[in-house]
Amino acid sequence: MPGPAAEPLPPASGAWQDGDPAGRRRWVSLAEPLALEAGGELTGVRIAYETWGRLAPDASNAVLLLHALTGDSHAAGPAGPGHPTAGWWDGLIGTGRALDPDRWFIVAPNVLGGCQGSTGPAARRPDGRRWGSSFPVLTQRDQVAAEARLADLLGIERWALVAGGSMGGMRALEWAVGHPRRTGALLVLAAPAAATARQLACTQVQLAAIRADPGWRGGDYHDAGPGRGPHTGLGIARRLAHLTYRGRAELEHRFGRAAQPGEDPWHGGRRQVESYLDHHAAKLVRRFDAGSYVVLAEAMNHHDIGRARGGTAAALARITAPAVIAGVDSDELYPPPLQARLAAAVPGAEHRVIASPHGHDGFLIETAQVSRMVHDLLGPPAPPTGRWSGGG
Ligand SMILES: CC(=O)SCCNC(=O)CCNC(=O)[C@H](O)C(C)(C)COP(=O)(O)OP(=O)(O)OC[C@H]1O[C@@H](n2cnc3c(N)ncnc32)[C@H](O)[C@@H]1OP(=O)(O)O
Ligand SMILES: N[C@@H](CCO)C(=O)O
Repeated sequence: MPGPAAEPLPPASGAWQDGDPAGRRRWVSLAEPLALEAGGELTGVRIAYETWGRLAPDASNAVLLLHALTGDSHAAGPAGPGHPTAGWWDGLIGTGRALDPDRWFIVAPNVLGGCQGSTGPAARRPDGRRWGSSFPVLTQRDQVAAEARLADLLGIERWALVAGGSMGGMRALEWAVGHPRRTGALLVLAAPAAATARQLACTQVQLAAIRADPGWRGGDYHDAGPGRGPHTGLGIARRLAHLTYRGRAELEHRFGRAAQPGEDPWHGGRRQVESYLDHHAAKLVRRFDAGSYVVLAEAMNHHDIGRARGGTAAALARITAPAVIAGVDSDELYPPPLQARLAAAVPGAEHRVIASPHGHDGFLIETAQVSRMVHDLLGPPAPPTGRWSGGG
């Protein structure tokens, strides 16, 4: 029997999405430099975003959705040109769904430091060269500061809801603490108040894999030519990360020790779970930039809601928004006790647990349960009016 079938390498050295042939994504450029928490400033910042629905004349119906580590602005809609994956919260957004564009103006930015249209290491600096290794250290607060500028430019003073999971949940928390008057309601999923030792440890192994790849070239690989980026390192990083995103029992139940059909593990072939991880690694390598992966993972490592705010409890006490803070019962990366402690420190917050066999990724998969949380914060979806055509 044959060994593993190779999945193709990405066409370019950094999977950077600079355009949007489908025409959904828009951009804003920040006129003023962004002062950074770690020092210095970032000039020429561009933030990509997508929207669904129409902004009300009084701007009272705006909802901000914040993606996780390898997400992007494409929160809803099919995959297609410029959109390598289908919408990550498709089940929540649409006519009759919890976030109905007939009623809500939904905004999903690509995070600062990302690679799907916003300024990140693969983007060009004002002098025309790629940022690469010269891209500065970012924190979640810097990313939220850029999102606040986007809100200003869109004419949104206060979000009816700020919601996100994992890295998106960290930024949602930063919004509620740093901009309490601009955060009307808060939904934080599968995220901690501060980076955990397990997160730091898992990330260290992932980033070591990327940096050990000769294709990394110290972070300045973007112009090295097609197929010459640190694809092997990024793929190994994704395999390890994906293991932390899925449930232990789920993997056992789905794959056990079974051989991948058509392959013989006794003669160089793979077992199903190995093939599954290879597939997720290859998919990420085709759509994501390793430089962004490093910058965003390090920003998550710097996450600490209490930093320079008198500690975690003092920071969380600043939150005025009605809040739901939920974890996934099978999440081994950020287990529910972390969210229980977080919710206990947020005035009036409710702690919930999403029931799912899927582990950390449950916040993306269990959209029916997440929808109920959105209902509880925003009210049920209005009866369909047919006003929203799906066009934006
Ligand atoms: C908030 C954010 O924006 S985060 C960004 C979200 N998106 C991502 O993370 C993209 C990566 N994808 C994922 O992590 C997950 O697919 C999720 C969370 C989006 C969805 O999870 P699930 O629906 O449970 O997908 P699952 O983990 O089972 O993977 C399905 C894929 O594995 C493939 N697969 C399953 N078994 C095998 C196997 N034995 N060998 C090879 N591939 C396999 C399937 O064919 C499918 O491929 P496809 O995605 O190319 O269609
Ligand atoms: N699968 C998600 C989970 C990370 O929290 C991602 O890749 O962004």
